[in-house]
Amino acid sequence: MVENRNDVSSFLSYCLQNNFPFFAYQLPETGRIQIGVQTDLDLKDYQVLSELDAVNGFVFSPFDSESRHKSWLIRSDISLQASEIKSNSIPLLEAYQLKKEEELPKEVMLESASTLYFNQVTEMIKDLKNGKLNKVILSRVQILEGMGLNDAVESFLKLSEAYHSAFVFLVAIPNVGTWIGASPETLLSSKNSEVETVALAGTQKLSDRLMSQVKWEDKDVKEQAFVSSYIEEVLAQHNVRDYKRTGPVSSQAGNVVHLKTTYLLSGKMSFPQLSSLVQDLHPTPAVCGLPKIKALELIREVEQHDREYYAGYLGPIESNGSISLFVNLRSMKVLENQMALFVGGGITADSLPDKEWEETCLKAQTLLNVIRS
Ligand SMILES: C=C(O[C@@H]1C=C(C(=O)O)C=C[C@H]1O)C(=O)O
Repeated sequence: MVENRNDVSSFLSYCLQNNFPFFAYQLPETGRIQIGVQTDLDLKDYQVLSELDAVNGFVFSPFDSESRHKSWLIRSDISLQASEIKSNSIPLLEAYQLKKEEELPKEVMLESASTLYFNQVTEMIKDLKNGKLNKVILSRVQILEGMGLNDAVESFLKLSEAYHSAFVFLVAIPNVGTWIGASPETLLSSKNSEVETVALAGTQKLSDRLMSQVKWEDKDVKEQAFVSSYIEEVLAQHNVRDYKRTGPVSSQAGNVVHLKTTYLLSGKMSFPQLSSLVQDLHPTPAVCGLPKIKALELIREVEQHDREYYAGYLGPIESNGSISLFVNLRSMKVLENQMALFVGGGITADSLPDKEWEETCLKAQTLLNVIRS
């Protein structure tokens, strides 16, 4: 990064230590970190995105809208680019003294044991073979001990330096959580008159091959096609018929490759239209499954951890109606003395438990390789 890396790091650490709700993110292919800080603790929660028309801020929404976790908006009362931060930027924040909430007991999370994961995959494959559903995503939690809140900013900066094609983020909401990640998956983004969404699924290690040498097995092709057909169905329900579809093509995300179809929708869409698309797209079969309700029920029944905001969506929204929302993937929740990394993968009737496990390890490596470097 830039010459002012230390100043950016101090500024973000100050926000974190002083209980500010804030966000920092780098949109794909921009190489630019944008920061927004809310200067009070009066956070707004929402049920549907359309409630947030004409505001500037950042939304943070859970995987399961029926869970106890709410969807939040962080206002950007102070908005700046990382490149603008100087050694004297902290006084901007010193004017606001946010009340420290009374100390809650320190949260601790448990790692998903590998034996548990193997039992769960096997159970899910049985249901898939019985034809109860076509695809479901099983996730697990990996705990990094010896890392915690003091490492959050440095980990975020390293991810922003390593991954230019991802959506790299650090989000902190007091009493809700602090998350960092590098997501390869757009949920819905709209700028000027271009609206984009993607169908992303299928995973393999890139190793030392060129992207053009990557070949896909039937199982991955099918798995990704479930996501594409779901997106096309949702677009049709919204009467969106005028779009350009590209792919599926191989798309790199760190040390792994996915299959990706991109949908470019022509014509400007209003914020309420975009909101209702988001409402219906999320969660896609890339992180939930197909049919959606059956998959959601199976995930609720089988997974023993709470996904919270993993596989939810997040990103900036602007008062001019622009949104850039991504799926909360390749991410972790940062606790005082732990980081909890969430990883999952699509399971179909053809899945082999060992390969699925390996896939989650590969996905975890995309973060671990960078933050442990
Ligand atoms: C569920 C995750 O990733 C999703 C699942 C994929 C798969 O099943 O192959 C690939 C990309 C993502 O859409 C994750 O990273 O945790």
